[in-house]
Order: sequence, then C-alpha cells, then structure tokens
Amino acid sequence: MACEKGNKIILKFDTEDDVAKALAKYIALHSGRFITEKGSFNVVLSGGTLIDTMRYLTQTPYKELVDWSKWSIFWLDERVVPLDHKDSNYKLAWDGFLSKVSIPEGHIYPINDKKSSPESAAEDYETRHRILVDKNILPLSDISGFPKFDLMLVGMGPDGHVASLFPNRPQRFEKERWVTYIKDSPKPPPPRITYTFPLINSSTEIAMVVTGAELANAVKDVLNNPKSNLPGAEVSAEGLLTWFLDKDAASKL
Ligand SMILES: O=C(O)[C@H](O)[C@@H](O)[C@H](O)[C@H](O)COP(=O)(O)O
Repeated sequence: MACEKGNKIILKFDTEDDVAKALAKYIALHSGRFITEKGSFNVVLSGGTLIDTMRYLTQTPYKELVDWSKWSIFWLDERVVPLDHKDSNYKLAWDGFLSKVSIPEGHIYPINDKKSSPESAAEDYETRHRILVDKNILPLSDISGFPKFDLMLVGMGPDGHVASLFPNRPQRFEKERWVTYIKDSPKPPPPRITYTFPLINSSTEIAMVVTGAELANAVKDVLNNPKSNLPGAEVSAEGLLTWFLDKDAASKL
C-alpha cells in the first residue's frame, strides 16, 4: 500500500521480508536509472539493520543485472573504530553486501581509521569529499551547494535518530559542515562521525528503511505529528523521499 505526501511516499508491507524484496527492486531500478542518466551511481549506506534488509540485492537476478562497476559507496555515519572492528559500519557492509558484489575497490570510500579522534576522522572524511567534488566525481546541489548523492539508504532508531544525529545533541543543528562528529553518542559506541542534515537533504533520492514494532512510536511521531521534533522528521530529499515500513513499524499510523 502506498500513500503520497508532497515529495514523500510511504510504502507499507506485511513483513520485513516483503520490505527487503521491495527495497532490492527499488535500489536496482534507481541503479539503472542513474547509470543511464549520468553514467554512475553514488550510494550512501547506514549501519544497523539496513545491510541485512538489502540482502536480496546480492542474489539472482539483481546480482547479475546491476552494473556494479558504476557504483560508488559512502557512509552516512560511521563509528570511530578500526575498519575490521565488530562495531564498524564498513565491516558490517563489507561482510553483508560489498564482499558479495563487484564494486571496484577504488569506488568504496570508508572513513580513514588511522584518524583516532572523531574530530580528525570527520575532518578527513569531509576533505576527501571536497577532493571528489574538485574532481567532478561528486556533484554539488544547485539548491543547497552541498554534495548531491544519488541515493541515501537511511535507518531510524526508536528515539527518532537518523545517521548519528540524535535528539538532545547539537549535531542535528549543524548548518555549515558536510561531516561532523559526536563523542557521546547515546547509541554505542560513543565516538562517531556523521553527515549533517544539509548534506543528507541534498540527496536526489532517500529511502528511509524502518522495520519492527519498537519503531512504531517514532514512525507515528515523525509521520503523523506535524510538530514532531525528532531528527527523523527533518529528513527530506531534493527528489523523492520513500519510506519502506513493515506492518509492525506502521502499526500506530
Ligand atoms: O551506525 C549506526 O548506528 C547507524 O547508521 C544508525 O543511524 C542506524 O541506521 C539506526 O540506528 C537504525 O538502526 P537499526 O536499523 O538497527 O534500527
């Protein structure tokens, strides 16, 4: 079932497995669309359950149909730990997705794990994005002047956080930086870097992928309360924001 609101569409499915199947189809369709239009597909991944929900992409028919050679991968947020640490979003994505498809190694942009402080890791990640803009690998949005990704895949926590932009933390109000940091994330581990809202909201397409009954209250507040103060309510896309919900997450709508 779908309902449209402005440049937002809300898709509700019976089960998490139905969400996973629809998500794979949606990502593959956008991959084809962007590669036809511009010759490349810049994708931003989150941590959490998202990577598992992307599982059908690594299977037939998508594994064979998608032109992985044109993909580039970035991270919406990352924990400041070594890339082979169990808490690393890069490791999560590598184990569950990237190791199973053939995206060129040079198109995968994890954080620099030699930077041991969140400040220096965020500064380094932003600088590397500025270099990609200078090389015309990443375009800038004509509207915001921030880098414009083709597709961001975003999860949400039960407290309404997205990326590592939490309620009651100042990072959600950042207006200038592309990448910022947090030393005291309420969701462990505490040191993280994260894209900021002006960067997130410059994306052409955003998929909010939210499943499970523990998300029902946050989903209700973000989607049904026009005065919601949760970070999830601040997400918008320059093109279309598509919500993928299972029955449990949508149960209070
Ligand atoms: O590094 C992280 O912790 C994530 O990027 C984070 O923002 C995640 O997307 C949400 O917490 C949703 O997580 P779940 O999908 O596990 O609910």
